[in-house]
Formats: sequence, C-alpha cells, structure tokens
Amino acid sequence: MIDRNLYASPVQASQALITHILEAMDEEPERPFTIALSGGTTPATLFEVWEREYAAYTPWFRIYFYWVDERCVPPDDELSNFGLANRLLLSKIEIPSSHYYRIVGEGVPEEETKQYSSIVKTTVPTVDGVPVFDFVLLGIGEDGHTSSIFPDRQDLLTVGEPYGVSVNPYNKTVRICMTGFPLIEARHTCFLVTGENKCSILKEILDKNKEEVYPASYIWHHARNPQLYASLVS
Ligand SMILES: O=C1O[C@H](COP(=O)(O)O)[C@@H](O)[C@H](O)[C@H]1O
Repeated sequence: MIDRNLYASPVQASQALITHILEAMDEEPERPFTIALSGGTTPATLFEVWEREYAAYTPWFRIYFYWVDERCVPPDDELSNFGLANRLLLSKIEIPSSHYYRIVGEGVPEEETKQYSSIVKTTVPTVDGVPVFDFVLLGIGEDGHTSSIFPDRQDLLTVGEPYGVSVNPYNKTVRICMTGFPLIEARHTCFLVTGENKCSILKEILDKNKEEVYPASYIWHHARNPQLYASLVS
C-alpha cells in the first residue's frame, strides 16, 4: 500500500507523522518499538514538535531509537545526525541512554559499520537475516539520495549487510548508512520531505517510470509499506 500525504506546513507534516507513530504504538501496547532516525536539516522540525507537543503522550520507555545514517564526525559536531536529535529531542525527554544506539561517527568508519551492523542485527527483530524496524524515517536530498546512499552508490541498495560506508560525492566526507534491505523491509518506511526546493526531485521520485534512477525512488517503489509526509513550502 502506498500512502501519500501532503500538508500545509512542515509542522503539520511532522504532527501527522508523530501521530501515526503513536497510533501504531497504541495498537500494540505490549510491544517495544524500534525507530530509525535520519539527519540532515529536515528532521529538526520533527524533533522540536515531538518534544514541544507530544513528549507527555509518548511512551518513551517503549521506544528504542537507532540511526539511518551518520556523518563521520564527533557527536558534538554541528553536522552530526545524532547531535541534532540529541540537542532537540533526546536531551529534553525522559528516555534512558540504553534506549538509543548512536552510530559512533568519530570511530573508524569500516569498524564502526561492522560494529553497528552487529548491534542492529542483535537488538532489532530480523526476518531472513534482515533487521525489520518498526519505523524507518527518511529524508530525500535534492540529488535523490536517501539514507546516505548517493546516486553514484546504488550498489548499497542491494548489499547483504544492514550498514555500509559511503562518501558524500560533493565534499568527499565519509558517512555510515543503512543499506537497501532494512530500508525496504521496515514495517513503515516513512519519507518526511519539506521545502519548495524538494518539489522537483519528489515529483521524479514518485514517477514509477523512474524507479531505478535515484536511491530514494528505488526505496519508495520497492518498500513494503512506503509512506510520504510532505509539505512543499518552506
Ligand atoms: O545528508 C543527509 O541528507 C538527507 C536529506 O537531508 P536534508 O538536509 O535535505 O534534510 C538526510 O535524510 C540524511 O539523513 C542526511 O544524512
């Protein structure tokens, strides 16, 4: 099933996505939930809205946070994806540090990729060896990348390990990224896309004829349960 939702503002798109997560958790009240977060700029509004409007209604003790991708920088670097979530959300809510697993961006990328893949494979339920997250929250770059799978590394969409090393082709910085199978097999693969600048790439990604062109379009068209939360205004 493909679910596309357009909203009047990034705040409303974020509210809808958080509500969706909380409703899914309500439907299965006995179960912990695994949620993989993205970084970049888009989730800042999501984190702020979650903390400001929904913190009191969220059963944090049932949530385990993971990361979709990380830039290979320390957690206090302004580019750190963990750093963003920590500043805007985790440090402000009642969640024990045992409930989030950051990617160690300051580690040796190849070693940390193995280590994080192993953490994910042992703590997230797997089906046929693929970790199945409850929610994977994704963004889309203007070049059609998602996670940190850039268009020149489409091989990362079909590799066996849940995480891989990639390089940002524009500034050559190293990243660690979730690969194709866990992105596709998540119970909910949610794209949060905001801003006028994402309008034209989003149109291409939703186009079935272009499903193999961009990493984001491949994930959108192959995911078991893709959902879009978009607000194409800034
Ligand atoms: O570099 C990244 O890019 C995408 C999109 O970023 P945004 O700044 O346009 O929101 C993001 O989803 C990914 O997690 C991030 O590392």
